[in-house]
Amino acid sequence: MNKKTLQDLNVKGKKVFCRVDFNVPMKNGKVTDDTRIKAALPTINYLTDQGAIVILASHLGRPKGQVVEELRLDAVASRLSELLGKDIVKTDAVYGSEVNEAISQLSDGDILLIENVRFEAGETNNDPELAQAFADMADYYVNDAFGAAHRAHASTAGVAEKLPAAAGYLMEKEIAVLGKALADPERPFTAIIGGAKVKDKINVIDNLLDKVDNLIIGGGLGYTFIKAQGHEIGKSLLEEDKIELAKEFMKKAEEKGVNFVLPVDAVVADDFSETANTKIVDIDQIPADWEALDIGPKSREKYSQIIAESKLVIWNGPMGVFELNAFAGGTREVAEALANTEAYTVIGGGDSAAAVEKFGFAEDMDHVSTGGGASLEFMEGKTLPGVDALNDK
Ligand SMILES: Nc1ncnc2c1ncn2[C@@H]1O[C@H](COP(=O)(O)OP(=O)(O)OP(=O)(O)O)[C@@H](O)[C@H]1O
Ligand SMILES: O=C(O)[C@H](O)COP(=O)(O)O
Repeated sequence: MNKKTLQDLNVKGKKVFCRVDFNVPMKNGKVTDDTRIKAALPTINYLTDQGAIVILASHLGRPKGQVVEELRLDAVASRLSELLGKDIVKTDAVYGSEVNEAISQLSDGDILLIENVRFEAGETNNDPELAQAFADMADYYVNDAFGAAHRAHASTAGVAEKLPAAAGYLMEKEIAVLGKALADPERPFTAIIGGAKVKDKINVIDNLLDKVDNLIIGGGLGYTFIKAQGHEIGKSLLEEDKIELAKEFMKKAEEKGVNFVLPVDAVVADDFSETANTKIVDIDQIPADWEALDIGPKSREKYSQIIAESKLVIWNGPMGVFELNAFAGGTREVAEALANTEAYTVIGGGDSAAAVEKFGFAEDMDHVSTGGGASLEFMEGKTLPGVDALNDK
């Protein structure tokens, strides 16, 4: 990465405004998955060890410029404090006199977390005045919020223009791993793309077809490709307006010599429910009134074989409706194959990260991205505004 990093800043005795992505799942006022908080600890610990005064900022959910009580960051502050093993200060305001007063009380090595930045409408509008209010709090800006790096907001992009701005460790690592994978991959390089819709994965499929040796398709989006091959898919997910595009992708794969891999069988159900009747059928035998909700055993074996023979695998999107046990098998087997392969394995965030966590394989992966949308946009080859705004080396 050609951007400044923590090593380029001398933060001792300085105030650092550090954007993190603490947009974590919550239930009944408690953090239910603290992965993103843990992932920011190396940067926070480095800054405090160096004797900086650390002002942390994050969004939580999409409160749309208003105060939403359930989206306050108090529970996040408690969890962070537990993980750090020390007290931190949390303000109820995003900026203004309460925050200034709190900052004035801090000593070197102290940490303050301001309130959910999206309580201010200026955050998502990238309002220069809000960006200036953030900049006025500190001497330096550090962005460690890879998960929000695809957003050009006041705390991810605007503020970076007003202070010396560098990437944190998590940001640096995410960009290094994903960047190396796409620019200089070990081969065979395999990408596995799943999830619900073709429309959400158009750009990523298009970009990856220029880079990979094998492109494996699973999940709901696969059935538009099966339809494009001329098979009937019953009530399975279909995007009628993407059939031509699916054909173009398969043609592009052939031209590029990419092994384009579609499911050869499926688990079909007579209802979208845990208690539905199910059966396994070959992909050209999906009954008219049934819906394919997972890849079948022959597909799982084929995918696992390709994964075993790869040197690098990137995975984004589940192979079936993994939230329901009856249709989780394909996603679980792909996760297991990734856990067992010698290949370098990269999980592209979002649902795939949730799936490897759910099935207990997260520790076996080489890199589980903390970004859902951000890693997808990176894999599409897009520039991330939160990275772009940082100072060049
Ligand atoms: N065959 C299928 N039929 C219907 N839904 C499916 C099928 N396969 C997967 N899904 C659903 O697709 C959803 C995930 O799709 P999505 O496109 O959001 O994936 P993702 O890109 O991993 O998510 P994220 O945006 O969080 O990274 C899951 O909720 C899953 O249940
Ligand atoms: O969870 C995420 O993907 C990031 O925190 C970004 O959240 P957003 O999609 O609400 O901008």
